Amino acid sequence: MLVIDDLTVRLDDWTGRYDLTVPHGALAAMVGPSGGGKSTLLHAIAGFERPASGRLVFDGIDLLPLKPAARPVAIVFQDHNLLPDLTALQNAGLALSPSLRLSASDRKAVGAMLDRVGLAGMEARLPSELSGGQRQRVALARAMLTTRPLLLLDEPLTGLDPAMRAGMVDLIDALRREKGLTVLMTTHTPDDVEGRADRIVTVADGRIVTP
Ligand SMILES: Nc1ncnc2c1ncn2[C@@H]1O[C@H](COP(=O)(O)OP(=O)(O)OP(=O)(O)O)[C@@H](O)[C@H]1O
Repeated sequence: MLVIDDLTVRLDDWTGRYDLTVPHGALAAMVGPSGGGKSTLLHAIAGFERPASGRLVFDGIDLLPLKPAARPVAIVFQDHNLLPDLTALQNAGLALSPSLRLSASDRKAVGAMLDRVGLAGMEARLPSELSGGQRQRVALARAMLTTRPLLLLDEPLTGLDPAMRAGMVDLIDALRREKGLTVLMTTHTPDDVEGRADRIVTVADGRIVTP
């Protein structure tokens, strides 16, 4: 279970104060107006924003004292964060070896994950040779290879056409069930997760507005 209890994040003159619980293994989605505070919450959970106060606990572990790398959290950023000079295989492989010294079994694992996200045969392509949806899948593959149990996805559906959005939701849902992940994602298109997400909450003015 992810427990966010009165978690207060200050960015200059903007303040977010969040309360949310997500059961273990659930898929939760945040919707709401641009600038409402969705990404800021994901960044705080991942450890890239330091909250001023409050509680942040995942499966009994207090996350606040932990550095980002020590948290049981994988995050896919809005801009995918792919390195332009690395191939799909290398970008995904960064999850296993930041220095890209991939063993034969590492390469096999990365290749298998790229297959899993529908990128078989595209291992050698650079990000510039992939579509937006394919780049999103490389970033998702990298997050999945870290095998961290809490997966945060910032706008994984943005820039995709309706069929690709449905495919991405299917993929996220399948990986979540297979690996027992707890997933918290943001989206501008709540219809895409309706019926799939266990919980959809609205974030506005730095607050979670539970429907
Ligand atoms: N570094 C910063 N310094 C000051 N204010 C910031 C900073 N980063 C974000 N903000 C403000 O914090 C608020 C929340 O931004 P956030 O990116 O979390 O919103 P969001 O709901 O994810 O928006 P979007 O849907 O457009 O991605 C916004 O009003 C934004 O202007």
